[in-house]
Amino acid sequence: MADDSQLLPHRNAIDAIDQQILQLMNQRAQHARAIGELKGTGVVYRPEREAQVLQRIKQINTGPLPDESVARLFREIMSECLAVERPLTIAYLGPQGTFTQLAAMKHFGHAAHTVACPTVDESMRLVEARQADYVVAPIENSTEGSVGRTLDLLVNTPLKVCGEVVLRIHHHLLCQHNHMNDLQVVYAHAQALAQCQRWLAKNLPENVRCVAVSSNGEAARLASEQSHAAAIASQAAAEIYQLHKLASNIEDEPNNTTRFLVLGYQDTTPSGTGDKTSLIVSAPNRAGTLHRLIAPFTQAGISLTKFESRPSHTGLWEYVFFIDIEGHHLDANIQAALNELRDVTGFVKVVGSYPMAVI
Ligand SMILES: O=C(O)C(=O)C[C@]1(C(=O)O)C=C[C@@H](O)C=C1
Repeated sequence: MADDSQLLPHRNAIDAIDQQILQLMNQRAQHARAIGELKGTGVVYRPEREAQVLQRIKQINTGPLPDESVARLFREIMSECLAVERPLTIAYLGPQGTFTQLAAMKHFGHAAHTVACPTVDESMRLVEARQADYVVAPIENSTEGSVGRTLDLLVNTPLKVCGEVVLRIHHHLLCQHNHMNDLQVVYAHAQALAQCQRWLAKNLPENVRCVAVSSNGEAARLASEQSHAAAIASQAAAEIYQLHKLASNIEDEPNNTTRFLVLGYQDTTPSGTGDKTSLIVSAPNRAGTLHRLIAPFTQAGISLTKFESRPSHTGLWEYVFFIDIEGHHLDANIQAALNELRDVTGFVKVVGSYPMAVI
């Protein structure tokens, strides 16, 4: 084993490097402050610039630190620099410890202030009422599909999508005790129950009930108050509510991933790093409708990354379509496709163009 005298030269070098990193981070923050003054009362958060910074860092990284790690570090540096300009408030489906809160931290970093809301509706309303700057809302899960309530809320909101977050979801079974004896009920969000259904069917004692609640954070909070209850929730929730892990990674699909949208009163300019545009389209219920909706994109060579229909809530068997395409709505080929689409459909809403998730 190395003795401390062998470590010393490296530790001295690290001390000197840390001093440089510190000075450089503060210099960076001074530039951010100057940028903030130039922006005045305008929008400080610039998702397209953040995507450029993170993508560039990954591209120029020569290691040995992995690209993902350096991107995460710079995510936090930018978060602190942005807070020097003006701290942001992010609304999310709470309480603390939900995957939505984790997604908000992943996207905005730890300098952002997060505000827990009881429902996704309430989190959107907070931003619509300008009581928070942005909202992060779950939109789809790789195992369970779309989050219908979020899609419905997109139809009427004046907010624009300005970012996306992709989060790997690991579910754990959490409880006050380190055994399943006397377990009567498992609380979880309906999506989590669905994502773990095979594991639950195989491993839960027969008399244990599964009860859907408003969020996984709420499930963990309930389990921390009820000694016969367990929750399906995140590692973060286990720590916040001081629960034991009865079983880890109980999601049925090994790649279980959720995509979240970031919304605010903001249009995002093209990033050059790869943008996406989310659209909502309604069309009369006639033969050939689907073909007419898709044809303008196919002809312009635009990729569709999502196509989903939902009841319109305005007439029986009437639908709205949620379409995500690659590219920015200001791109010439997308503008042309949208104009064509407007000729064949009753309603086209551009919910926003935004950089694809970089980290
Ligand atoms: O470039 C800007 O507009 C900045 O405000 C600087 C900065 C950064 O730290 O790099 C900070 C916040 C923005 O969201 C984007 C980038």
